[in-house]
Amino acid sequence: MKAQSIKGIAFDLDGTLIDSVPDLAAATQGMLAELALPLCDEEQVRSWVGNGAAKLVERALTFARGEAATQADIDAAMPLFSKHYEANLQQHSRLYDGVKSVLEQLAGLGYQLAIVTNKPYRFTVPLLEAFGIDHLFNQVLGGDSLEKMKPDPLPLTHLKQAWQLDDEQLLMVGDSRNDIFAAKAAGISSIGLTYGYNYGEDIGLSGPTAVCNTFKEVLAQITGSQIVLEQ
Ligand SMILES: O=C(O)COP(=O)(O)O
Ligand SMILES: [Mg+2]
Repeated sequence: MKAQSIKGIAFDLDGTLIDSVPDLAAATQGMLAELALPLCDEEQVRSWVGNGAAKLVERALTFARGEAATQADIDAAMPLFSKHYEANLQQHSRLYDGVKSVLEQLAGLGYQLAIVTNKPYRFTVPLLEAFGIDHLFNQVLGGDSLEKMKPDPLPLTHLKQAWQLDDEQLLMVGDSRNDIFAAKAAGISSIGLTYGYNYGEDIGLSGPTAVCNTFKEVLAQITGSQIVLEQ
């Protein structure tokens, strides 16, 4: 990764900036309870997050029913999940250590920052606002903002175009193989974080450009000590 050339950084949300599983699990349980289905636990939800809310709902229904959820099941359950999640987006969720200060420092250094999440847009913006970090991002792309979500490269190629950046000028930072595969397919570098949700898999196996164990290490990776931003 050529730290000197980076001008824009795309951040994943769930498992990268925010530990959101406790509220996602509560909403999933609320949905299952209303459907009079067996409840799941938080650990299961942790392994189901990563491909957007509809996929989470599908995985929960498949578990609870003991057979593959149909599209009709998913369509019926989605409004229940959304109702519960929207009512409690940040009851138990928290920013990971160092997130706010590192983002503020990166923004202060002149990097363009974006959110590229698979979480639906309507949940994403209120969550960023609730944690007081919404103003730090020039772009927010939810899982339903474009035709395809990560691991498809579309959100990242869209960003490159919107910001007029070359491949080596955009970096993806995320906790999931979806983030790393999207970055690779978009031809850009990536940092994989070890503390988030990755289906119980080691993020290093997806082949990120660099691996960090804490969010503060991301700042060091990007800025180094001698890096001066090109104007
Ligand atoms: O909503 C999800 O499934 C995951 O969202 P993320 O892309 O921010 O990790
Ligand atoms: Mg994530």
